[in-house]
Amino acid sequence: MHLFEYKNRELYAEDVPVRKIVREFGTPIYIYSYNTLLNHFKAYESAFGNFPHIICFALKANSNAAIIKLFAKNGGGADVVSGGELFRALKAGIPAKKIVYAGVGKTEEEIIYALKNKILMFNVESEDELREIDRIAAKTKTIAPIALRINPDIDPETHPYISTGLKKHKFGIPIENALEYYKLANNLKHIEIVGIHKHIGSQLTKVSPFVDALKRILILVDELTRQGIRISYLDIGGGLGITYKDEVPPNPSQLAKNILPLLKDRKLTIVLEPGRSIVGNAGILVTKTLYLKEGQEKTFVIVDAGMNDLMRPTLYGAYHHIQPVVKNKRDKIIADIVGPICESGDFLAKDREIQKVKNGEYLAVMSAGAYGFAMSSNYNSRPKAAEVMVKGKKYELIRKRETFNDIIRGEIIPGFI
Ligand SMILES: Cc1ncc(COP(=O)(O)O)c(C=O)c1O
Ligand SMILES: N[C@@H](CCCC[NH3+])C(=O)O
Repeated sequence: MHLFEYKNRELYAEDVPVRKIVREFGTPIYIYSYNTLLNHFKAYESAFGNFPHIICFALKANSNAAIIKLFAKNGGGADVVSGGELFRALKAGIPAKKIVYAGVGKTEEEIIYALKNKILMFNVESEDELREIDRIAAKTKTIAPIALRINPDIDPETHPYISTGLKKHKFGIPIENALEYYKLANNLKHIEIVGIHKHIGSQLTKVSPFVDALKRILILVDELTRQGIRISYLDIGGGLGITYKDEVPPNPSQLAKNILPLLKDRKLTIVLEPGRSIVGNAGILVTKTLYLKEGQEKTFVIVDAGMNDLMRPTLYGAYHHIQPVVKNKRDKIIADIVGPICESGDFLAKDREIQKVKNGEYLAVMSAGAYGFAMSSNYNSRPKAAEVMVKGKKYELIRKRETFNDIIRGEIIPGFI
């Protein structure tokens, strides 16, 4: 599943001891395994095999240029949700014809940018946006290829903050209105309908919500065909979960086995937008123990990575395994593993049983490759972490650690101060 394993009690990233990397580049640091990334990407490619498909990696999960480049080189596309992500995808060499663009708040500048670059399709999230894209396409004398993002009202059975496909969510067009909006799109002069899109949530651990949502979408596709509206691209979004603790999510091949039979005899290209399932377990965050503190009610292990480096525990109450970089035979303790930030919410784990650590020893926060660095910030004026990629015995920095000067770059003191 991933290539972060112990050899003689020492944690390795592929063939490199993690300690060697942290001694060279310091902590906190994100470390990614090239072969894990590639294996996960290829698992999708082989699962969908001969069925026409495009694997559009969701850049929001991890947008480091080296990671995008790796997928670009292996035939990947991109799912983007901003002009910045589109810029990154194009710069990494992802062909525009393999880029899909979702998000409820695309701006005029972003729409023009995507039109100019001739992306595969806009995944449109509202009637207002549809009319706006038509207007901008007319203004720029282009035709905008679109899919409507349909909200199928299926419960993905995941954390409420990361589920998107229910009526109460801001995403997509209610399935009840879909036909009406497709007809509208069909009548707009600068819109070309090419696809249909859905994405119901993230960290899904069952295959049934994917199947149920797809069945609903296919009923709509059939109705559209009857009405003379042809769909070429069926974008089923991302959302496959990973093992953080003890979840057993389906893998891409189980997903494919369950959904491809539903698509038999249909002339469709399937688009997938996986993020987490490709990068999540391919990255770890390594942090150094700074202090041990016996509170009145709890023991705290204070480390040099905080909620600004990895937001998931505090934002979602998310669980990440935390392991010693070098295993020892000391007793176990129960502690909160906390960062240096001035917030009580700054924790990586609460009431966690871990092997007793000493100051200066390293801990690895596992499954941190998705929505880890991508959601990091400079809160408390903390420079963002460095990132390294390991391939076999080789490793290279793929992002320099920020400096204090990087943090203040762009700030301006007005003349009147
Ligand atoms: C439209 C869309 N596509 C793809 C993804 C990627 O999801 P995941 O990382 O769960 O595969 C997301 C995030 O949930 C999304 O909003
Ligand atoms: N940021 C979330 C996933 C969000 C998915 C975005 N559509 C997480 O860390 O789990």
